[in-house]
Amino acid sequence: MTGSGRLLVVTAVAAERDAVLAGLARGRSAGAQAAVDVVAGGVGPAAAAAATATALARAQAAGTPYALVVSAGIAGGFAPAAPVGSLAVADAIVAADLGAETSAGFTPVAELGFGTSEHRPPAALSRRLADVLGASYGPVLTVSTVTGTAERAGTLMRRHPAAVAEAMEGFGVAEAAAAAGLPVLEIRAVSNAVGPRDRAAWRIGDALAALTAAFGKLPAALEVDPEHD
Ligand SMILES: O=C(O)c1cccc(C(=O)CC[C@H]2O[C@@H](n3cnc4c(=O)[nH]cnc43)[C@H](O)[C@@H]2O)c1
Repeated sequence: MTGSGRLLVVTAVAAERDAVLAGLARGRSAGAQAAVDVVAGGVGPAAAAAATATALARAQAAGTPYALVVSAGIAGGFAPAAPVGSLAVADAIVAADLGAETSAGFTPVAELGFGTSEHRPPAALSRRLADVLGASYGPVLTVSTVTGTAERAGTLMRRHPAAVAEAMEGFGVAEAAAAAGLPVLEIRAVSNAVGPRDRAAWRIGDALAALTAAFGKLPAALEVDPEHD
C-alpha cells in the first residue's frame, strides 16, 4: 500500500474493530501515516461479504477508492503452527466448507465447477507482513460453523495440512475484494485452539491485545505498493 493507498479493514464485531483502531492510533503516534477505515461487518462470511462490498462501493462512488482490503479479527489456531495469543497471516483464504458433502467425502465448490474455493493475497506483501509481525504464515480457513470436536479438526487438518487458523469472515471479505478488483489480506489473532469446544480455554482478551499490537506495526509494514507485489 503506498502512501496514497486507502486501506479498508473489516472485522466481525466491535471489540475487534476497537482493538484494530487502538493499534492504528499507536502506530500514528509513532509516525506511521495511513488512510485506514475499520468496519465491524458482522459474524460469518455472508455478513462480511455484504459489509465489505457496501464499504467498497460507497468509497468508489465518493471518488475515494480503497487500494487494499484486510480481513482481521480473532481466530482458532491449528497446533502447533498457531498457539493461543499468536498472530497468523494468510497465504491463502480458503472457503473450507463451501461445496458438497457426499458419501465419498467433501468436494469444494471449485471442483464442482461453481466458482472459487480460495483467494490468494499478494504473496510478497503477505509474506513480508508475516515476517514483520512474527506471525505464522499459511492458509486461513473460513467456516460457517466453529469447529467443536477433535474429529472435525482432524478432518480439516487432513484436507489442509498447512492451515494455520480457522475463522468465519475471511472468504466473504476476499470475495467482495475480488469483485472490486482489489488485493486482500487476512490477519488473525489466535483466541483458542481449533478442536473440542472449551469456552473456558478461550483467551479473547489476549487475542485482542495481539491484534492491537499487530495493527500498531501494520501501516509501516505495508508501505509498499501491492500493485507491484
Ligand atoms: O464455542 C462458543 O460458544 C464460542 C465462544 C466464543 C466465541 C465463539 C464464536 O463463535 C466466535 C466466532 C467469531 O470469532 C472468530 N473465531 C474465533 N475462534 C474461532 C474458531 O475456532 N473457529 C472459527 N471462528 C473463530 C470468528 O471469525 C467469528 O467472528 C464461540
